[in-house]
Amino acid sequence: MEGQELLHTPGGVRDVYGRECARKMHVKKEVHHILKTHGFQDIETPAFEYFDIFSKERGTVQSREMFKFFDRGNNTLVLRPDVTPSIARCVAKYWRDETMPIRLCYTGKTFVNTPPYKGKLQEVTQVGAECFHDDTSDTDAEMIAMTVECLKQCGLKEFQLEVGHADLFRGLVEEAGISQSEAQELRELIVSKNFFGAQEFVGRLEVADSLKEIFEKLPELLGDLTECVQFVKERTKNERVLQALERLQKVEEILGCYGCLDYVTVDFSMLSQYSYYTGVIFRAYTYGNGEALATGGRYDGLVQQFGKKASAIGLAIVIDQLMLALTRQNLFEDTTLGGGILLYPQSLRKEAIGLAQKYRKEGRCIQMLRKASAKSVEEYLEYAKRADVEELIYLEAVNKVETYTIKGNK
Ligand SMILES: N[C@@H](Cc1c[nH]c[nH+]1)C(=O)O
Repeated sequence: MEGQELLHTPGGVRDVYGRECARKMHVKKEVHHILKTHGFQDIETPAFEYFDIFSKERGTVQSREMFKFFDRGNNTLVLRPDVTPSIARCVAKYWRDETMPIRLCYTGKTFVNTPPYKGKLQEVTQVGAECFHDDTSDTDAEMIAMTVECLKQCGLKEFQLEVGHADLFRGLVEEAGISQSEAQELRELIVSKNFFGAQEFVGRLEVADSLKEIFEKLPELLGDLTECVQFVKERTKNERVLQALERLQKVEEILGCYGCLDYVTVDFSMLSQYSYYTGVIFRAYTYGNGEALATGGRYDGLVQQFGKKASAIGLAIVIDQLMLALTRQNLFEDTTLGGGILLYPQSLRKEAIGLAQKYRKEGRCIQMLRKASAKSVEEYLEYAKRADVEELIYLEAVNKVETYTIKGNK
């Protein structure tokens, strides 16, 4: 590759720079702040791990959607497609004997090798939180409320958090007694929102009419939890399903205490994206974005796969999707990149350095710039505008400073 060719990035990844990058850093900081205020401690895990951490049994992304490569010893490595299994691994390793709650949060990239025609980002920044050893409905609700708070903190106003339960579909399939492959087929129809296809499929099965009614009604079982629960309860005795319903009702009651019910809707047709989910699951959406801005759920069986029994629930805010939403909905303030340029002639270098140090101590961001005698101040003002700073401070003579405020360009 040479010349112009070298300027391209592969499909699915992109450069983020300038004001967009400043905004992204800000959004990450705001989300992280909310997690910290809820008692989550930072953790960092590697960007790549052994394939086994994410293999099929863990129930995360499918193998063909992972970026795989080999180390010198010929072990298969993968760029992490998901952070949750890595955190579960850490809990099993570093908190082996702890039985009380562990709260961890992280910021990192995940890599998913989706087919290019889908036009999806293959490298995504997530800020997430995971809570272990707390299987209460209080924590289910807290994670949902915290997701709402993260999105609000970043300035998003209109969004909905859809809440479901992994055991609804599992319990219904269990009761229907259908084969794994049939269940998978039905799952795919529902995931792709092909409810007509799903109805047809269920119609052909030899299962009780009441169960067929539930499957048929699935796309409409959203919004009013009490009504949805009643409809399902009248048609099944499956213990898994009944317990899931009870849990959702509890969680809704607690969400009322957080005062965030306006942002929450139940959706019984919501299926767990990853098979490690065992309980409450949720995803946040806003208008104009097809993809979820946040995802999360309870996964009480995953840590055990790494050798320690621990309940767990977590969430991830998908920063790139949140950025897209905030941009499309025009919710970023008209800001500059910030900071200032201190322009000085060579003869005043010493004074300029002293001045810059003083400003920085005061918390200001100062870029030093020695003035070329052939260049006019106007040229530097033009540059300051391009560089998107807030001010140009010109040290004209000893103790003589002229400050120009730079108007932000959108
Ligand atoms: N790791 C999940 C989100 C999550 C965090 N904890 C539990 N679920 C995801 O990437 O979709």
